[in-house]
Amino acid sequence: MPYTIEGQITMEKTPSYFVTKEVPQRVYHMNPATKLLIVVRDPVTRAISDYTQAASKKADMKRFEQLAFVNGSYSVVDTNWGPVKIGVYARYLERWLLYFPLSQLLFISGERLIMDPAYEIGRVQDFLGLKRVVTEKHFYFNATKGFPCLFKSEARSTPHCLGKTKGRNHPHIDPGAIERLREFYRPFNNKFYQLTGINFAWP
Ligand SMILES: Nc1ncnc2c1ncn2[C@@H]1O[C@H](COP(=O)(O)OS(=O)(=O)O)[C@@H](OP(=O)(O)O)[C@H]1O
Repeated sequence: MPYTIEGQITMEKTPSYFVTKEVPQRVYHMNPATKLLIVVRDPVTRAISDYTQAASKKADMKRFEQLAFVNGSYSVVDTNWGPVKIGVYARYLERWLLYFPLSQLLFISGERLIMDPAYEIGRVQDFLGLKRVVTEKHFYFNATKGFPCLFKSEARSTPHCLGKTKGRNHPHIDPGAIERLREFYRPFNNKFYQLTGINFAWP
C-alpha cells in the first residue's frame, strides 16, 4: 500500500478480500487502524449478479438453477459454488471480527446505494472523517440504466454514469429456486444482522 502524507488517505478496493481466509490477519498486521467498507446486498440477488457476470464471459454456461443446486433438484444447495458461498456473509464477518472491532467496519447497503446514493456516501464520508463534500446535489437517477449517475466528477465536468458492465440484465430464474435459496440464506442473514446490529431486511 502506498504511504500517505498528512491530509491524505489511501483507499484500496478488492471485493474478494472480504471472503479470503488469510486477509483479515494480513490487513491487521499491515495496519490495525485500517477502516473497512463492506458493500452487501441480498445474497440471492448477489448470486444471480455474480452468475450473470460469469455467463457474460462464457458462452456455454449452464443455467443458474443447475449450478446452484446439487443433483438436479432444489433440495440441496451447492454451498461449494462460489456465487452461493460468497453470500454467507456471517461466516466471513466472524473472521474479520477476530481482528477488527465493529467500530472499524462500515456496512453499506448495495440496495440503498442505488436508491439513495447520497445517504450511503454521506455515511462513508463521516466514517472516514471527511467533510461531507459529496451530497444529493451531485447525483441524478438515470431511469434507462436504473442507476444513479454523477452530474460531474473531480476528473471531468460532464455527467458520469457507471459503465456498461454494471446493471446487466439478469436472466429469469425459476421462482422455486429463488424461494429455496432465500430459505437457505435466512439463518445466515439473521446471524449477519445480529453481528452487525443492522437489519438489512432481505426477503
Ligand atoms: N456504484 C455501484 N452502486 C450500486 N451497484 C453497483 C455499483 N457498482 C457496481 N454495482 C453492482 O455490483 C454488481 C457487480 O458488478 P460487476 O459485475 O461489474 O462486478 S465488478 O464490479 O467487476 O466486481 C453489479 O450488479 P448487477 O448489475 O445487479 O448485476 C453492479 O451493477
